[in-house]
Amino acid sequence: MSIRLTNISKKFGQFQALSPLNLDIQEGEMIGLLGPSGSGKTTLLRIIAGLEGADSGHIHFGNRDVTQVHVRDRRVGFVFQNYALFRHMTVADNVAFGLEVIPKKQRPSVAEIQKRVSHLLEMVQLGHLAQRYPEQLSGGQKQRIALARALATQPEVLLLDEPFGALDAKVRKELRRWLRSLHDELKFTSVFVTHDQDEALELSDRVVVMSNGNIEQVNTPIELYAQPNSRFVFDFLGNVNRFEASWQQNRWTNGDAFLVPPEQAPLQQNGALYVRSHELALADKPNSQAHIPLTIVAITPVGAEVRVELAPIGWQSEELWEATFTHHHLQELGLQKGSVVYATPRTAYFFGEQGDGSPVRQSWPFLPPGSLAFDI
Ligand SMILES: Nc1ncnc2c1ncn2[C@@H]1O[C@H](COP(=O)(O)OP(=O)(O)OP(=O)(O)O)[C@@H](O)[C@H]1O
Repeated sequence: MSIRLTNISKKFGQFQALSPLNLDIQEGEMIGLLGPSGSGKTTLLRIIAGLEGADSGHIHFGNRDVTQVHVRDRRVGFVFQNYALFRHMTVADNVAFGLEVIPKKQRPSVAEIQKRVSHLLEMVQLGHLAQRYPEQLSGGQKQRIALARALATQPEVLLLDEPFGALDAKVRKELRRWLRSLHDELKFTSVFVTHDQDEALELSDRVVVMSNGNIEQVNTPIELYAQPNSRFVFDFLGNVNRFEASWQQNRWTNGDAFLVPPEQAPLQQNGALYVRSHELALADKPNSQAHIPLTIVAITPVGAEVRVELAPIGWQSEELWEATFTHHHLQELGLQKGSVVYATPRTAYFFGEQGDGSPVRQSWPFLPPGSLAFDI
């Protein structure tokens, strides 16, 4: 089922929780609503569900205008962060609940309900727990039961609000993969809310980035990562170093540090350069393109990579800088806590003071031979 939102807005009292926004979701798509706390994700999800009314605009499910349709007639399944299972009912009864409350005329027979429940429990791989009560389940198991329950009425739209928010990292990851495969198998349309960028990038066909009740950007995870269209999206996706610069003597300057642009013409202005942590080379001396001195303050293994934290020397940055390397590279480089190094970006995104808010990608393809003490 495709979903079309046209000109949807919402105020709570004087507070504009959603500015008028448009969004088209294709049939069978999995959409992640990503944004900081208070950006309007849950409000948008509740409006799609029919749990909240919009102040303006229209919602279509396929060709059907459901703007005025009651939540129970929209045929959507929900999953919330806090499981919301009925404590006094067994797992099987919880899953059957949505079917038991269908008006008698349309309700499947008792035998059919039993068949569907056991099929759903098999699907979520918890058939052996059918007679248990929610308090006898782990968090991950509860959430799978909540999913089975949401799917019992065979909704064409599944809405999930921070479904894995309360679970530990390992279980989260497992459930994400499992939700994605269930989605692909059953081909429903899913919209889920998260403030976790990894979760959004891993699960979604497209990510909707929100801030202050606005949609900032909608794109596939790969495109979103490659082409963030604003400082907000860049900051929110994380792992980025910022060089706030003023244009002086034909280069971007910050205190004692400077960076020479690879192409000068349109960018001779103040602005900010955003450099991802894996796009930084470190050397024991500066070169003609970059003079960005830093002290290594920490070296931390993070899974397959090593994160090097760097403090500026003689220039300003609100946050420490970070560079990432493989373990192998780090060994080759011989970097040590306390050493002074010089950073050179390979790629940076420039947000000019006079620009339209979108970045210009800069690459430094050529570094003079010998300018880097270690090749990366
Ligand atoms: N019923 C309500 N009455 C008044 N204000 C509300 C109501 N519901 C939400 N808001 C406000 O609207 C804004 C958006 O809330 P919403 O829950 O949609 O944000 P969110 O992005 O889902 O945040 P979180 O990640 O913290 O859940 C917030 O500032 C919130 O305080």
